[in-house]
Amino acid sequence: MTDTAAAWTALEAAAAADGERRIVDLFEAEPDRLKRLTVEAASLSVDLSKQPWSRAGFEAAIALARAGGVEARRDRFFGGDTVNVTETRAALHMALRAPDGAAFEAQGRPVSKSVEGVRAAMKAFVDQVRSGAYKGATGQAFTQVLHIGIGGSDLGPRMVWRALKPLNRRIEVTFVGNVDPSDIAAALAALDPARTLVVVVSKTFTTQETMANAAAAKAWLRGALGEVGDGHLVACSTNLEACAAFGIPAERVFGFEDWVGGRYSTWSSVGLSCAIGLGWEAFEQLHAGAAAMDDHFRRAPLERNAPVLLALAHIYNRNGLGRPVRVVEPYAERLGLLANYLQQLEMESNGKRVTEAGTPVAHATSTAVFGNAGTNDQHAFFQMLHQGTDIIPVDFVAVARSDEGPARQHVILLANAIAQAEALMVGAANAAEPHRHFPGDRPSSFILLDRLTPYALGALIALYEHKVFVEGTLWEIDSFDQWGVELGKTLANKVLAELEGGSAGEHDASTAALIARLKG
Ligand SMILES: O=P(O)(O)OC[C@H]1O[C@H](O)[C@H](O)[C@@H](O)[C@@H]1O
Repeated sequence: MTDTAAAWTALEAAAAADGERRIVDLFEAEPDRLKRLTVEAASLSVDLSKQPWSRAGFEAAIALARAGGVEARRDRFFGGDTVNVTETRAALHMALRAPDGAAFEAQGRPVSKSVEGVRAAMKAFVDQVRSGAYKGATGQAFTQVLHIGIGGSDLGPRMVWRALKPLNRRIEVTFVGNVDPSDIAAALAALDPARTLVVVVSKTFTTQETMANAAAAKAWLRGALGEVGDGHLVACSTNLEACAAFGIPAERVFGFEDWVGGRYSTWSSVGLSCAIGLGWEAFEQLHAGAAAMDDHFRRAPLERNAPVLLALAHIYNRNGLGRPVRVVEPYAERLGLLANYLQQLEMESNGKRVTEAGTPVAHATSTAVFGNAGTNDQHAFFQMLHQGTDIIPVDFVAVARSDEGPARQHVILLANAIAQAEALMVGAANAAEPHRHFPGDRPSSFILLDRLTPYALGALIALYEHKVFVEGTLWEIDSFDQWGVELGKTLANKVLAELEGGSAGEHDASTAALIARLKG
């Protein structure tokens, strides 16, 4: 048996033993537990003491991280090696948020200078748009950005915008992702073309939905402003040729490179709309928080390393205790899209069935992730978390201080977050009335931000990005590809041709009947 296989077996054995204990009892047995399992990283506090691991389980998890080569692969990752093997690419989003003067290399090629070049061009553009120096076709300043993109070109910026928009909003940002025409129709109906900058965001600039929405926005601009309306179009992409073919000249294209994965791209020009809406300073602070988390991930010993520990707690539940679902519940309305964002980050990155080498994985991979914002969900699905037949671990995310609205409401919010985590773990026995019995022993992590600043949000996103990397390393999968989305795209094009009058193709009876029924 290899060292890694032995470490997996040891982790499974430790988890099986811990499954027989109650988490709450571990606090008495392990006086150092809270201290040992709480780490501070890049202004965040991460408390993993309500997770099911005993000291022995924790040590088995750390031993797995060591045997699984997390440190060595982390160094290769930061060194710009080909960690995305199926696409023969590096994955180097950390280079995008490093301070000026860094020296990152992707597959041996220096990249930091060109990153700084794009950043400088973005900053100049952002400042001009915000100051009103950069004007629209009718001579009016832009007051609105329409951000068109989907998947990684949508979820990160949309989440960041919702989280930070109360801070420094001068320019409103509207997001359109879905190809459903009702999405763009509703957006356009509320916008004034003379004052709207349209930012088309697509790594490949070939994504069907984004191209359809971009064409609709271009037609809308032309309809209102004539051909000069094209001057309101800006692109963020790796595909300069396709941008030019669409009619966006190079001086209005903000580029990035193929070593930036879509779901890791908010730090690149994909974040342009947020930078325009929030101001450059906020965008820089978002970067600074992520860079601080990068630094922590790179240097902290495994036992005190927040992304490593978050990943190991997840693996302990997923692989040690067979729990395939997890809830991420921010007690912060502004973080209400965090779970949506993490659905792509975690499930597209780690929802894989074969290893990097192409063999079936030896261990179950990504959990399903869901959640919205607390306290709302306490009045919806939390019943199942407390008394359902499955154990569903929770990541609580809370913000210690807020300056918005009635102060007491924020205290109520925090009280609920703390109480839910406590209730899940401690439970409440009631032998006389089984329906009132709370079994407890349901694990959670508790991530605390001091304030919901750009810096803290940057750190939080990078925490999860690196957690995903650690898990992918231990599961031996490529966390940076997404081949699973390809088949559906190919079939959609085939069906589209048929719906638009093409001859009927080969389909199963159900698919054929649907096509026949919906054919115009
Ligand atoms: O940015 P784009 O090239 O338009 O891609 C948008 C999205 O679509 C793809 O199908 C992938 O599943 C995502 O990873 C990607 O973020």
